[in-house]
Amino acid sequence: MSSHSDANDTARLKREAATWAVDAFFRSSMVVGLGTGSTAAFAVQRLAESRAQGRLVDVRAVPTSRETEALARGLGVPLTTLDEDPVVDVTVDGADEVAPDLSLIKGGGGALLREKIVAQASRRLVIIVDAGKLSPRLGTRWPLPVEVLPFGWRSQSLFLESLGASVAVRRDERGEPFLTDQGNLVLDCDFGPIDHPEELAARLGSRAGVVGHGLFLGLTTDLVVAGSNGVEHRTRPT
Ligand SMILES: O=C[C@H](O)[C@H](O)[C@H](O)COP(=O)(O)O
Repeated sequence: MSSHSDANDTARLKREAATWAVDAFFRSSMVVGLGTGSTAAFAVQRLAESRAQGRLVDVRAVPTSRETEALARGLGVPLTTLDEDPVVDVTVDGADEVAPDLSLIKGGGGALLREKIVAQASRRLVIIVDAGKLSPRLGTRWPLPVEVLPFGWRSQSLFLESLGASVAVRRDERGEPFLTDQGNLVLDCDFGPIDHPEELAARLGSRAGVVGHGLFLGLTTDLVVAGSNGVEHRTRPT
């Protein structure tokens, strides 16, 4: 009973953060980025409502996954691509874990690579979360997703273990290896609290076969957190 009402509370907070962010940051004629996951889905819904009510016109959206593309298309949101619109005005996306400096772990839904490509193409990255995602240090609450090519994946697993991680191959609901939109595997890497995320990101970034990872460092410009005391907006500490 209580876990059901906890889930309802969390969903309500996700919706509040998403609604607040779309109303505060999306403007008519913008190219916007649409994140992936249950929180970002509320932002897609708010964007669709705002268009239907005439508050936002001439907005084009870059989705960060096939899932978000299908949702946005179904709600009649006009879509574009980074090929047509290589600069995105504002992206709104969720996260799995948020540190005090607004660095993130993302990729719980497997969309980390496209999400990071769109985030890096964005003038502004607005992260929307419920307060349960806040963390004193990345890796405290969530393993780090690492996307790897299927070719040679076991050698990547050994490499990640050599960096100190316990590694699990992500599986789908049928128990089969989960495949990303690019057809790659996700290795969920439990490093425990990560002391030096920049160093880890550099090691991962220089390894052939590692296609992406869920450390989003220095990308967030705005954080919108919904908690029991309402919605709070923070900007990146300078
Ligand atoms: O790959 C998925 C994304 O990084 C999501 O934004 C993240 O997992 C948060 O998802 P949710 O809003 O469902 O908690």
